[in-house]
Amino acid sequence: MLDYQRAFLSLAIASGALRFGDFVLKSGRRSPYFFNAGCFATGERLMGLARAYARCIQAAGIDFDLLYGPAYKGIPLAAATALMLALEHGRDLPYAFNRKEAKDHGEGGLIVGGPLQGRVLIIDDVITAGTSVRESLGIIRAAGAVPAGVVIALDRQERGQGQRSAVQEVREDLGLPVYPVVRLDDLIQYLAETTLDPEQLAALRAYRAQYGVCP
Ligand SMILES: O=P(O)(O)OC[C@H]1O[C@H](OP(=O)(O)OP(=O)(O)O)[C@H](O)[C@@H]1O
Ligand SMILES: O=C(O)c1cc(=O)[nH]c(=O)[nH]1
Repeated sequence: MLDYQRAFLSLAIASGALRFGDFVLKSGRRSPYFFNAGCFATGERLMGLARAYARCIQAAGIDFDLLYGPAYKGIPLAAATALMLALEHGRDLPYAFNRKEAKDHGEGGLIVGGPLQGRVLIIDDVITAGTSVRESLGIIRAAGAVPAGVVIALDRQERGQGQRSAVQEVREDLGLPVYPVVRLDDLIQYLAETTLDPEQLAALRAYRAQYGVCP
């Protein structure tokens, strides 16, 4: 695991974005952990989160022309990541986001920010069923731009309806690379190195064994 991934996990736990206990997911599964990106809700936390996204982008060597954040949670992510790429990596790139409802007055339209053109990197918090990614692809392609990939904070590495995860489906069926800042495997490794709670770790391993996919 890389330093920025450890820093992200430490921040996610400290800010309550990663919690451990008993949670019911959208799928109905009971999970021993839950990730809520809405908890990065202060300037410092957002800065830490944006730093993790920017480092993930740099580490993966992704070539792109514009960051795109799907409404709503993707909006601050795209803005903060653009800021961090300029601040810490000398990459001054445009960003854009969509409105959920088109504006019919003033400048009007659906897209705010830089023009949707060239290779577009989608920035979001999580992929659950892949609906948001599919919607973003439609918007990007309709504008004549080319999707370059998706960056997310956490890949839970668990099966969807079939044997594959939603992340694997996006990669294989949509042909789109997905770059997670961390995966469940990283979280398990991090907890194995830092946690004083063996039960918590055992619960995550058992969950991975029951619902997980191969990497
Ligand atoms: O892979 P999916 O099944 O689409 O789920 C993931 C999406 O769901 C959430 O957004 P949501 O559409 O709920 O909107 P929000 O950002 O306004 O919360 C999340 O921020 C992702 O964009
Ligand atoms: O599967 C979900 O519903 C889900 C899991 C998770 O960790 N975070 C989240 O926002 N949704």
